[in-house]
Amino acid sequence: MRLHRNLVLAVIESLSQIFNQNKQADKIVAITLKQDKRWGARDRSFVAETIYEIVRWKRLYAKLAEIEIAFENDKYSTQNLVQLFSVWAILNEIELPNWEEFEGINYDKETIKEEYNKLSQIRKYKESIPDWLDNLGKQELGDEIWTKEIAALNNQAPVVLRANTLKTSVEKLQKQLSEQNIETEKVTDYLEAVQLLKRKSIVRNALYKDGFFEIQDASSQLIAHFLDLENDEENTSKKGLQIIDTCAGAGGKSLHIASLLQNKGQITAMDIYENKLIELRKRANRADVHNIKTYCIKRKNNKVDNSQFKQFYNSADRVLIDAPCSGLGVLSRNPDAKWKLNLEFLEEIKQTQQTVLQEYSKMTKKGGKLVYATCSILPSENQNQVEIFLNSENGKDFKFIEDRKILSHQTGFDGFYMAILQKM
Ligand SMILES: C[S@@+](CC[C@H](N)C(=O)[O-])C[C@H]1O[C@@H](n2cnc3c(N)ncnc32)[C@H](O)[C@@H]1O
Repeated sequence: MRLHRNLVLAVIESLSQIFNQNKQADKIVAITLKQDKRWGARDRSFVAETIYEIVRWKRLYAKLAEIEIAFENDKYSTQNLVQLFSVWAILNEIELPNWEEFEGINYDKETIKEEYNKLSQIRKYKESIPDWLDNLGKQELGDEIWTKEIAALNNQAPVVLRANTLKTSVEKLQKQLSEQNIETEKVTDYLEAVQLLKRKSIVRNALYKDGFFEIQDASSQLIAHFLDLENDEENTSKKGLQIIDTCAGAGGKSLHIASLLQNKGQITAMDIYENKLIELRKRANRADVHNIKTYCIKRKNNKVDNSQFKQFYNSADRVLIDAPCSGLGVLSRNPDAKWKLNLEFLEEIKQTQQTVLQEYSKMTKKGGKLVYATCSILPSENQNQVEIFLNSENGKDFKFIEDRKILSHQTGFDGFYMAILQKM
């Protein structure tokens, strides 16, 4: 592979913003890709994938580049970033260029490869994770499962689409994509999922812009089905099912629920951020979804005022709490989270998880069902939260029905958790 200077410099500049200015990798990648209109698909994919690879393997590459001090201080000079890039290139059998930026870089390829093999015996280096995360994963999941899971979470995530059954079917979507030479396969046991055979950015595709599909990991597509929308007497009532998606964000799950309900019933999509709900409404428009109304949760000094929720108490046949979480189950698509997360944040988010469970469960009506979900693999964010809730005053009216712990090394998709409870 021949390296192009403007692409490599774009990668290095992006890494500086992600590492030194604490910017989110996906946002920086999106901005960088807009930088030069002349870049073709291959250039764009080189830039995006190289950035993500170096983010993913930051600790390992820093060790191999002998710049651990930069890793410890979390500060990278341009020279350090060129060094990380050089290690990436050597491990990918790519010749280092003789541009001025690479002057003085004289790593011995064989030494780097030997060192790489040695470090592959030590999990925190092999999987390129901070010490605290390695300890936590081991403590929560046990050594054996953690070893397999973190390895799976370091794989590149497959691109999975969800066919919008309000506008198309899985088979029709596959045909429509195939006409554009985009080959796909169905995903067994995931009813609306279509997986691309070859990774490709698809956000600029007309079928996407016209709402024929959403980009949604297969595990995430399990949640709407888990709400048990079909098997219920309420379906026969005139109003249809009343659903509250309490942490709706930009609406991944709400949109899926709407399509399963074929636009019947009513979904109230809530979030604390209006900008996410604006995005949700745009996506709903594209998808021909008409049964979602949004509700922006009011806050004062960053605190949610619970009195606003009284109007929703005991009103919903289904309440979904797709709770804010560490996101450790989606590390394959967001490797940057390894470096941005910390134990303090994790403690805070666990408190929020219990708070939203305590408060939003009150919206479930008698006989109705509550689903608590996260894209985390940690029991402390998942089943332990449900257990704490069930043992609390607000939880005593609920009966546990079942839960599912989705691990990436078992499915090849994101790590997820979902539990369904019924209000008695
Ligand atoms: C896991 S994300 C939701 C993803 C979304 N359901 C989807 O399918 O695309 C969690 C969401 O909870 C929101 N959130 C955080 N704190 C909240 C709170 N106290 N009440 C409601 N939503 C909250 C966040 O803004 C974020 O959008």
